[in-house]
Amino acid sequence: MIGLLGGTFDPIHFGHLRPALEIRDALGLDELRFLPCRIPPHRGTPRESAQTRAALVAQALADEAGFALDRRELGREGPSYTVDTLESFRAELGAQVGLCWIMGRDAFNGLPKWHRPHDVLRLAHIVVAQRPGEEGEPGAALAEMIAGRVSESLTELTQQPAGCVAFVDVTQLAISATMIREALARGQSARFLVPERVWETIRAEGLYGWKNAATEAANSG
Ligand SMILES: Nc1ncnc2c1ncn2[C@@H]1O[C@H](COP(=O)(O)OP(=O)(O)OP(=O)(O)O)[C@@H](O)[C@H]1O
Ligand SMILES: O=C(O)c1ccc[n+]([C@@H]2O[C@H](COP(=O)([O-])O)[C@@H](O)[C@H]2O)c1
Repeated sequence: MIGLLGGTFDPIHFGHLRPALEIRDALGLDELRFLPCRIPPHRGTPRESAQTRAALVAQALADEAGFALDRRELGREGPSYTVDTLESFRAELGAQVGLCWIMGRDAFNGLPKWHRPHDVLRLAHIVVAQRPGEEGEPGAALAEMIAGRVSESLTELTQQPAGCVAFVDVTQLAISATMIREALARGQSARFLVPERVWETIRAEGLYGWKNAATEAANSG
């Protein structure tokens, strides 16, 4: 079974990586692909380019066996719809390989508004990671969409290639890319929120406005 974690990753952080590792182990995934989107469908333009965000993802994954960067969304025109990505995996792997689309609870809550959400569920399982501040029951549209699909045990997911919804308990990390971008823009460190190599690149290249903000902070102190 293959896990797929799509995201804007602007930038990638430990709130992506640690839950992903725990989900990989809980599901016994053969591989977990990280898919940076080129154009996120439901939000504004990312701060950094798709190529830069993908390079940071590659640096974050470098040492973890079974984690891989998948660049397929980077070369596609238009919004990076997940259904298109899943169709491309099915064309490549066939109908029988288990696919798990992983998302945090916040992203899951928005699923009914996605492009062709029923086809997303037809093409893959949905695996939901808890996220701090995102508790509560699913809204009516989401509850209807997942009715009869929620798996009590993760082994159920291995018995079919797609169509189940599973909730996985993961270490809850109250980290978001938004808080990291805001900290960097103020000239504050992102160390220990992102992998060391990612932090080094952000500093070296002055990404997210870090260099200017840090210089200003130093000059005004
Ligand atoms: N701390 C976290 N815990 C669990 N899931 C997370 C966490 N951060 C992000 N995710 C999930 O990872 C996927 C990609 O998230 P994304 O790249 O948008 O990061 P983000 O931190 O939510 O970004 P932003 O703050 O810019 O919205 C989404 O499914 C999201 O729910
Ligand atoms: O397909 C859609 O309609 C759709 C709508 C919103 C988000 N997504 C995908 O969900 C993932 C997380 O999105 P985001 O905006 O939380 O980074 C990312 O891979 C997006 O392409 C997909």
